[in-house]
Amino acid sequence: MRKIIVGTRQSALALTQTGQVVKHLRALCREHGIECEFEVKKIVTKGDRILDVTLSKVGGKGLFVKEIEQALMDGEIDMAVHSMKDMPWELPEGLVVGAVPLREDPRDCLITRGAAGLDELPQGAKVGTSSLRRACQLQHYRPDLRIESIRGNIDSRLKKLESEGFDGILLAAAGLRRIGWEDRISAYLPPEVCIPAVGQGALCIECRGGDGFVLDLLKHYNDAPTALAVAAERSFLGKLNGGCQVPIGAYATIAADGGIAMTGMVGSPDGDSMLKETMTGTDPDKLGHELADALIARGAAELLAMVRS
Ligand SMILES: NCc1[nH]cc(CCC(=O)O)c1CC(=O)O
Repeated sequence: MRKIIVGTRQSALALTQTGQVVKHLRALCREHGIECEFEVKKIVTKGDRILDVTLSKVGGKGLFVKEIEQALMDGEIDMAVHSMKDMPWELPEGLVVGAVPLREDPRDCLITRGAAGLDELPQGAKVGTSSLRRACQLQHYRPDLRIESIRGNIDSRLKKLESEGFDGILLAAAGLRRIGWEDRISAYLPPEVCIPAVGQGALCIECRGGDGFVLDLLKHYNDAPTALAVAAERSFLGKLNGGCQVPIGAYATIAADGGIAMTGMVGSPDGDSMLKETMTGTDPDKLGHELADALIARGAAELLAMVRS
């Protein structure tokens, strides 16, 4: 019987979502009469080792991904479960995205100590985030707020909300919902206020392009609308040559007829500059490039160059 070794980071979120993926895959195997067994293998990534440093200062794409991809290429694991938003827009030779499962809630959310939502935070409140994208959009909406860096996994950030005197912190709703902590969410930020990160809320199941057995199994797990939306968002990111270190966001939705609507944003970390545009299309690569070109025509490349330098 084929044994599939599934590689994952060892954070609480990574282990939980990998457990959920394996549970779904086991059910799909039963349903389709596929015989195999699964084993989970934890892998420490560079991003995990430097979680206490501001990632935007460290630079480099794929900090949470590279060691896991190496294990795939070396045959130590057969499948990897990543958060889509941690994926660089190019995969190494020989590796492919085997499935993009149904997306969790893509929105960012606010966790406060008492305030009902963003509008209820007191004047000058201290809000924690290390994401330049979240900082940009939050400052744009509420210039009075004091944004301060906060690092660590979800669990340690929630502890810091209390211990470091934040009035609120921003996190991806998907992570909290996956680990069953949605009751900590004070308010969801609508895309009109905060465009999510490219791929936020989606998972990426990566495998070797030559592993037909795993590819056949993963086909049953792919969610076509999610894969289409994520493809459009990642095309936008690729054209802007972005990563998680620059204030870029994109959010695509798929209509019943398969049409794609996508809003993209590029801004400055202080929120003073923000370019945002919505476009529709049917081809994800083309739409991503067109949306990026529209923002580049309005000065997006110069904005990003300022952040990178
Ligand atoms: N940047 C880290 C990261 N990568 C993926 C998630 C969880 C959300 C997701 O799967 O999109 C998080 C935490 C967060 O941003 O709050």
